[in-house]
Amino acid sequence: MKKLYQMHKQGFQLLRFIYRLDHSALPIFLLRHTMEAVSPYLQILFSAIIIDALLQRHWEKAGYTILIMLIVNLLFGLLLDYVKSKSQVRSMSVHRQFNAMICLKTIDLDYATFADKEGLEAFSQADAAMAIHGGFGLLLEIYTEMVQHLLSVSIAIVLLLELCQKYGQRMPGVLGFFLTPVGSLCTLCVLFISLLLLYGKSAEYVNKNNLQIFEHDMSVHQEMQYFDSYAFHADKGKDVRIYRMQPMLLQAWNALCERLNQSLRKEWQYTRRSTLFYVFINHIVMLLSYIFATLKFFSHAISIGEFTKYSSAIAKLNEALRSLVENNGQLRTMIGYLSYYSEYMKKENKLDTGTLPVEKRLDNEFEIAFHNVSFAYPNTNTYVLKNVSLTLNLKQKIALVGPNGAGKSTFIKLLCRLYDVSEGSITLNGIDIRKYDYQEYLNLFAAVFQDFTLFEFPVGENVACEQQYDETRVWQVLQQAGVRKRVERMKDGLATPMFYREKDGEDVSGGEAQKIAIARALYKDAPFVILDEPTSALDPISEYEIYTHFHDMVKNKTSIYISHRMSSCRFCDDILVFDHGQLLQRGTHEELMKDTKQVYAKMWKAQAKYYV
Ligand SMILES: Nc1ncnc2c1ncn2[C@@H]1O[C@H](COP(=O)(O)OP(=O)(O)OP(=O)(O)O)[C@@H](O)[C@H]1O
Repeated sequence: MKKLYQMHKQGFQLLRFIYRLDHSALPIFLLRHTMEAVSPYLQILFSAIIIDALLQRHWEKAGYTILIMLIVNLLFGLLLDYVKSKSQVRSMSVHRQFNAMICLKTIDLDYATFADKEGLEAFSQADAAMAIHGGFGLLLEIYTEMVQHLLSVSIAIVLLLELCQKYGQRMPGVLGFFLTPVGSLCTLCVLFISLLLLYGKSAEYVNKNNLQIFEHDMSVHQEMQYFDSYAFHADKGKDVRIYRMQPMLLQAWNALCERLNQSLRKEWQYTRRSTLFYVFINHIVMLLSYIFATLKFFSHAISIGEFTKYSSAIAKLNEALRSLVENNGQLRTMIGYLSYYSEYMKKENKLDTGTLPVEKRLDNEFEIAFHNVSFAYPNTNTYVLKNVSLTLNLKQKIALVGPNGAGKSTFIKLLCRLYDVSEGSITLNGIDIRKYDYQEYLNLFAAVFQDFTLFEFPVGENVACEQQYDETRVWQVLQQAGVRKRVERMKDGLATPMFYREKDGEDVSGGEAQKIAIARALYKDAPFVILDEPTSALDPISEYEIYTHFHDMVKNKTSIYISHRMSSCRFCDDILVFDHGQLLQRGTHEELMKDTKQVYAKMWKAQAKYYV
C-alpha cells in the first residue's frame, strides 16, 4: 500500500509538471475519458427502458425513447470525436514540449556536468526513456483512463446497489438469503473483492517481468541511439564505403534488433498468460453474475429490461476493475522510467556557483594566472596537467606547443572554465575564477576549437551567433578571416544557409569552414581569443595570410594558439611548451631554440628538415 502511495505521489508530481507546461492537455483528456466512461451506460439505460416499454406494449414510449437515444448518441459521438482529436494533438504537443525541454536542459548544462561519463549516461537514459513508450503523453493518457475506469466503476456500483435493494418473492434457504438486500450486497462484494485480488496478482506477475524487460530494453535503446546519431550519420558515409563497413554495421544493428525482438516475445508471453487467466476468470464471473441476475428476475425483483441493465453493469464493473489494475501496472513501469527524465532535469550546473561580476574594462587589462594547477578528468585518476603555474602576459600572442596528449587542449578547457581545476587555482586579476559569475567569465573568451561546429543556419547567423546582426561587421570579420569572397559568391550572401542538406544551402570546404569559425571568434570581440589548431585545414597561402593579418585582427587582445605547425610560433611573443602535462619551457622562439636538447628545438628541427 505504501509503495502504491509513493508511486502515485510521484505520478501526480509528473502530472503537475505536465499541467504547468500545458494547461489545456489535462482538462481535455479528463473530458474525453469522462465521456468515454459515461457513453456505454447511456446505451445500457436507454436499452433497458426500450425493452421494458416494448414488453409492456408502450409503443409510444418505446418510439420516443429510441428517437432520443439516437439523437443523444449522435451528438455525444460527434462531441467525443472532436474531443478525441483535440486530445491527440495535445498528447503530441506534450511529447514535443518534453523533448524540447530535455534539449534545452542539455544545452544549458555546463560542459563539465554534461560531458562527463555520468552526465552523458543520464542524458542517454532520459532520452531513451522518452523514446521507449511514448513518454509523458502516454502518462497523461493512462492517468485519465484510470479516471474513466473509476467513473465506470462508480456508476456500476450505484446501479448494482439499486439491484441489491430490489427484492421480490421470498425464496427458501441460502438462495433466499442471497436475494435479500444484505445477502445481495455481500454476494457482490465478495465476488468483486476476490476478483480485484486475482487481477492484482496477475498484474503483479506481468509487471515484475515487464520491469526487467524494460531495464534490458533501455540499454538496447541507448546502444541504438549511438547508431542513429553517429554510426549511420551521413558524415561517416565516406569511411563506411571505403572500408566496406556496411556488413559490420548491419550485423551489429541486427543484433540489437534481435535483442529487442526477444524481449518483445517475452513480453507477449507474459501478457498472453495474463490474458488467458483474465478470460477464464471473466467467464466464471459472468456466469455467476448471470445466475444472480436470473434469480433476481425469477423472484420478480427485476424486469427483463432491468435484467439487461444490471447484467451489463456487472460486465462493465468487471471490465473496468481489470483495466484499473492493468493501468496501475503500466504506471508503475512508466513512472520508473520517466524518473530518469526527472532526475536528468534536476541536474544542477556544477560550475555555475560564483556571483561576482566581471569588471567591464575597455582597455582589456585582464590578467589570468595559473597557480599550481593539476587536473584529472572526472571519473579518472590520471593527472593530465601537473602543477602548472604561469601568468598569461597581457595582450600578447601566446603559442602552446607540445607533443600529442601533452595537455594543451586541457589547459584551454581549464582556462575557459569548461572544467574546474582538481588542485590549485586560476585567478583573473587576482581573484579565483570560481568566484565570478559563470556566464560573465565565459564572455571573456572567443575560441575556435579543433572540433568547432557550424550549424545549418545562414552564414551571417553562424558568424554573429544571433538572428539580428550587424552586417557590416560580419563582412569585415569574414574579410579578415579571408573568406569574404567565397561568401559573396553564395546565392544569398550572408543569408545563404550553410550545408547542402538545407534547401538552397551551400557546402563549404574544410578550410573555408575553419575561416568562418575564425570570423565568428573575431565577431565576438572578446578580450581573449583562443585558436586550437586554427590553420590545420588551411592551405599554406591562407595560413600565411591569417598569421600576417593576425596582429591587426587581435590587437589589444590576448591571443592563444595551439598549433603543430611550428612555423606559426614565429608570429608569437611568448611560447609555452607542454609535455606529459607539465610546462617544460617558456620563452620566445629565439630563446627556446638556444636549448637544442629540449623539446621545442627538437620539434622545430623535426619539422624544418622537410623544408630544407
Ligand atoms: N574527456 C576526457 N576524459 C578523459 N581523458 C581525457 C579527456 N580528454 C582528454 N583526455 C586525456 O587527456 C590527455 C591530454 O589531452 P589533450 O587533449 O589536452 O592533449 P593535447 O596536448 O591537446 O593533444 P593533441 O595535440 O593531440 O590535440 C590525453 O592523454 C587524453 O587522453
